[in-house]
Amino acid sequence: MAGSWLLGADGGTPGQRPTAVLVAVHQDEGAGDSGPGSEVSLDELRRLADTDGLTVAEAVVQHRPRPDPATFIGSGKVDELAAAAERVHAELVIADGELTPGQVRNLEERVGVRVVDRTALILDIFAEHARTSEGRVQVELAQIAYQLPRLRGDGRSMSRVGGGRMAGGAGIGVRGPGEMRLETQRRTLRQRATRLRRNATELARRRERTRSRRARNQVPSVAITGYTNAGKSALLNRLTGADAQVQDVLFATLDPTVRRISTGALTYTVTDTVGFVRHLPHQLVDAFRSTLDEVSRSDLAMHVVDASAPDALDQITTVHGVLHEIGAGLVPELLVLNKIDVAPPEWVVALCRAYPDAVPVSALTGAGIDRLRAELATLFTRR
Ligand SMILES: Nc1nc2c(ncn2[C@@H]2O[C@H](COP(=O)(O)OP(=O)(O)OP(=O)(O)O)[C@@H](O)[C@H]2O)c(=O)[nH]1
Ligand SMILES: [Mg+2]
Repeated sequence: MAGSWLLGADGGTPGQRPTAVLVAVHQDEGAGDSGPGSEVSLDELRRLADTDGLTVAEAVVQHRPRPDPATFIGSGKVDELAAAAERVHAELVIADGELTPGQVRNLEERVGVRVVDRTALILDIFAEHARTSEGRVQVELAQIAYQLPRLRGDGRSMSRVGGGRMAGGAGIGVRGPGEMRLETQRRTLRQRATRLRRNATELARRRERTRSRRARNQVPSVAITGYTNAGKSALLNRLTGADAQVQDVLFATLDPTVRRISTGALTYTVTDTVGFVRHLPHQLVDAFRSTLDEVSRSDLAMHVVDASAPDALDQITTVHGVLHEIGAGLVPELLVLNKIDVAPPEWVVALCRAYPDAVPVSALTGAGIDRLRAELATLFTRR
């Protein structure tokens, strides 16, 4: 079920895509800016909402130096948001940014529908896409980390969790006056997190054993990394004939898929990994650390870039930022410019100028793949 964590057990009409209104504060109108509160970021929020099975009916944008501490957007603009939400019968408002618990409460009071932020949306998509036990455990840990400081004691925040995918069903049946209930909710969630963490450690250890077996066999490893939807899984499939899931949605892949490539005397493994995005919630980075370790411990990071994305350069910067954050900043990198079959040629030229060692390819048509294979072979035989 799409968006179940966001809408809760009671929310949404079955079989219908819930309608959402986006709200953003644009802090500067500088051209080409793609930071928080920009047009690029808002477009991406639209795609995230779409990936999560929501229909975006409208977006309310306010230009102001910084978000309002109480209501995110200014008071007059809140009325406009409420009117928009009513007009399109929205079930959800999604803010492009991270909201404080107070901002959520105030906005919900005045707009009259559930209000969530970008982080909650990304967590929801991850929950929907997690396939393996390890992925599920990691997502739930991230959800708990997000929920804990946002509990309200009125059971609302919990009912969303209880009705959604969090297997613990923590808030169900919790009764009592606010404060006490809040304390009970906190304790239940913390206990659940402890159990999950133990579980995650065990699952990571299991994966570690497989990895060290590979390492003992002296097989070099390539980790495919890059922005979400860049074509990482498509490239893995093209290179190895694997059947990793390729989808035009964000965060289709959450769990590492490992494949082996043998060309002549050379054998190496290629691992497909979770994609990155602007403002990747830190709760997710923490929870997915062991998965992301696949990148930091590989011999080569093959960084796939969607050359047809207008903000490709910013996406590269975002990916470098996350790689640095997870301790993979020093892993040798091979930049691969993907989707050259649809990218305007002058964009590919500009990217090649910025990154002269990059290899242009199309995972779809197979263009440039032979050169990529040769490049990988050279890199590994030189070692
Ligand atoms: N035109 C074109 N489309 C491509 C190419 N490579 C991938 N795609 C499309 O881009 C979309 C995303 O591809 P994926 O391989 O799922 O991307 P990913 O990087 O694994 O994405 P996540 O796992 O969601 O982070 C799909 O619709 C693919 O068909 C390419 O070379 N050319
Ligand atoms: Mg993928």
